[in-house]
Amino acid sequence: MAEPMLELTGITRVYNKGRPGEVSVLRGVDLRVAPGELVALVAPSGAGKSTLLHIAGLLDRPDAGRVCIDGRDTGALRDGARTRMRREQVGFVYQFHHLLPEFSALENIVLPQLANGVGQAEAARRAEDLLGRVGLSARAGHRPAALSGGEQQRVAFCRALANGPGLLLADEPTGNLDPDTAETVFDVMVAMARDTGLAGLVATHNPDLAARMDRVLRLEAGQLVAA
Ligand SMILES: Nc1ncnc2c1ncn2[C@@H]1O[C@H](COP(=O)(O)OP(=O)(O)OP(=O)(O)O)[C@@H](O)[C@H]1O
Repeated sequence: MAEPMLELTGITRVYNKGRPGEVSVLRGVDLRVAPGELVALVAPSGAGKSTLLHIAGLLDRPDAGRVCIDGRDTGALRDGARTRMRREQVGFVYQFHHLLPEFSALENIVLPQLANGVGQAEAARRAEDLLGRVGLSARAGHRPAALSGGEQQRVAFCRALANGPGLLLADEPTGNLDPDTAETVFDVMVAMARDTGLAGLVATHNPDLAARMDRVLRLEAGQLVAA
């Protein structure tokens, strides 16, 4: 396998450790995702998908184990470097789009780039390019409330890809959409990921959509097994 974009080794996570309600959610998760590889993550509700995605995306820390992104061991990074790595290398998409309601589709894709030091003109060019690739050029000036659910999620993908990350993490990205729209949005996501050589870890309850990924893994009793 090529040098993995994401490598998790022996990840464990316990909530409420040593207190009442202690729950051991991840019990030694190992995973390697290569650049350009898309992995589906399936699991029943409460199995720990969000916990795993948050740890992989540097939003949470494991109790034990190692998270490497693009060959770098993130455990050794100070907070500032960790935040920078997350902003530059990780794109997140959630079940609900979390777009900023008072900004247009275009502005929602521009803002994370400005936060990363990209100039306004360059950020707008990139946002327009991304919107074109998901078929939403004509909607660039619309606020989220004026977009359909599927359009909102396509904008959310563009925002996730705005800073050219190497890793896409998606938590039920089409879970809130009707089946036909979910399929269309999923196809757009897969095409964009393939285009850009992204590594992707995508949690989904939908077996048909999971089957479009290169591999399907199941989170079971705190460990990943082939589905
Ligand atoms: N901050 C927390 N404190 C205590 N327990 C937590 C915390 N976050 C999550 N849990 C528990 O850990 C388990 C895994 O939660 P997680 O959100 O990762 O599951 P999930 O597979 O993403 O579920 P869903 O599909 O319902 O979102 C659940 O039993 C949950 O109640």
